[in-house]
Amino acid sequence: MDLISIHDLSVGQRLVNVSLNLRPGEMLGVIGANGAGKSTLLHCLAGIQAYRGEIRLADTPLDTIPERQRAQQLGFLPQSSHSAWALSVRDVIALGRLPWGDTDAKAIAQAAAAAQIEDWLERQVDQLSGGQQARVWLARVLAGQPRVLLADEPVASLDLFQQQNVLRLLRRYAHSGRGVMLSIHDLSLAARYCDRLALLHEGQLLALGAPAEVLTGPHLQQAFQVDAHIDLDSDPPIIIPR
Ligand SMILES: Nc1ncnc2c1ncn2[C@@H]1O[C@H](COP(=O)(O)OP(=O)(O)OP(=O)(O)O)[C@@H](O)[C@H]1O
Repeated sequence: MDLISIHDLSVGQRLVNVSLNLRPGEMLGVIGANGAGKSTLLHCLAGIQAYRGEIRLADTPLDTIPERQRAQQLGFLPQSSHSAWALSVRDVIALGRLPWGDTDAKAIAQAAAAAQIEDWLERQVDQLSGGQQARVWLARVLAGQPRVLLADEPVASLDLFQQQNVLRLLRRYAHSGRGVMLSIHDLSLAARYCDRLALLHEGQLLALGAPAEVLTGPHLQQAFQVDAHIDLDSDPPIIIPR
């Protein structure tokens, strides 16, 4: 059974009749041009955007699941997160336990280790760099140990080394029997780390499938208006505009 199944999802003209699924153990990349609808899709799943159509978590309609239970099952990492308070890194990670109503020290320690931020636990989050903070907010979501992790451009502010670390971490998380759905602009990284890709274009699903099925010249031409050099057989895969 799919972890998430989406049927005819619409949000005005921002998303139009989108149907797709997330399988257990899968890392699904959502790609598309600026304004294509990637964040809107993730916001619907995260419960912060009203929609028409149906979203099911396993076999239960999402809008019938009590909020707290939904927060236990679906963890959401927004595109950018800020703290208005001078919280410690440990406090921010502990926020990930709110849906469970505990401060499970083991879950917090595991999340900090996975995001490689154990050394900063007592530091103030607002005194970290943007990319460092991004990993703290990722650890917050990991601490909740959700069945489905939703991440909106989780590597956008990261350096090359951390992009790889975070994508490997998310893939391990997905492959442990949970699921990850993330939006991502770097198509080479998407091809390398995602099991399947969903390509959105002007709010519609243009293609869904393995990277080789989705990252074709005609699809990229239509979605991004670029003629791309695509070599998915090279290691790592190469996708660059000509
Ligand atoms: N709160 C909102 N109210 C109305 N329209 C919105 C709102 N947020 C976004 N939009 C519009 O919805 C469309 C899809 O936006 P969305 O943020 O989902 O795109 P995206 O694919 O995530 O883009 P990007 O790659 O730039 O982050 C855009 O045309 C945008 O202008």
